[in-house]
Amino acid sequence: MKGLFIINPVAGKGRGKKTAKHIERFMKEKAMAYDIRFTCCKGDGEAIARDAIQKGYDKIIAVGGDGTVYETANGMVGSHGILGIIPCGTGNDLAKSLGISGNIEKALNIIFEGYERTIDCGKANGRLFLNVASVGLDAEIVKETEMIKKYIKGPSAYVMGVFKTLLYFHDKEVWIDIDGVEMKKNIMLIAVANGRCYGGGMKIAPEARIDDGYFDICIVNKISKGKLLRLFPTIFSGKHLLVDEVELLRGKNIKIESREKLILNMDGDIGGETPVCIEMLKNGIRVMATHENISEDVITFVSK
Ligand SMILES: Nc1ncnc2c1ncn2[C@@H]1O[C@H](COP(=O)(O)OP(=O)(O)OP(=O)(O)O)[C@@H](O)[C@H]1O
Repeated sequence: MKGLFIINPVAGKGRGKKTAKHIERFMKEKAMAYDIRFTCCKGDGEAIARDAIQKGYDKIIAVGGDGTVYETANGMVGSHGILGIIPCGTGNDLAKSLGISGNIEKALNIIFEGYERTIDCGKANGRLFLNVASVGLDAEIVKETEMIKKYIKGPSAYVMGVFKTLLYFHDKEVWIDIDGVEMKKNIMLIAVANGRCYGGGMKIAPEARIDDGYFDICIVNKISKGKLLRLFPTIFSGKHLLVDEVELLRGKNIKIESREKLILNMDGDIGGETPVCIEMLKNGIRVMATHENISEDVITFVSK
């Protein structure tokens, strides 16, 4: 068994870089042989993970936020490697669904203890996502924020992205097919959720389970901007589901088509545009996770 930590030094406003020392100390104490590599730019996590698999590493630990996990997982496609996560980004929404603590020591202990579980993932436009794929308002916010980040760093880029998008955004006409059932809708957003939350703790699909073989699909139908603004904070508690214009459906294979090209957000990254087919990959990836609070049937012990 050979492990590699892929550290995004800029994740969590530099928390990733600081975590490296912590990892080195922990691994030394436990006498575990692991290598470390730092990402240099966007997309590097995927390239490093792919290279690591070719070099025979079978435990690949993404150290960063959801973006780093997304890239690392995509670099591991087609391998039997196990994904580990040390959350040190700003949001870490996938880690929350997996019960992986934001406390670095506790997260490192999960790697050390070596419990493994398989979780589902989604596939769209030839790429994997582990947490949430979406079209509509939030995908537009991801795009705007990426543009603004070229000029402004930090959380203010996201805030500006939200406000700029809200100014011009209007409902989108889409055709959705969920497991063969077709619907035409005017939507503000469609979030296809494997995990429960995204965007730094927004519980878009509070009942979603990462290992049940289904996506929870949250659709926010056409709504006035005033009502949308009032809806936004309720997503943090999951109470948005009580609003009339919000629907929650479940399914495995989702097709979204639209006349206007809509951007696809995949775990906070732009993953192409509509038309898109989103496919459930049951037990699609092996991850190192806590053995607490998960049912015994999904746990297998992996020797260290
Ligand atoms: N050295 C680097 N310099 C600049 N960007 C990088 C570097 N390494 C990786 N990235 C990019 O940084 C982006 C953000 O990373 P990540 O999502 O892990 O952290 P975060 O944004 O702090 O956390 P979260 O997504 O959980 O809120 C990713 O899109 C990744 O491609």
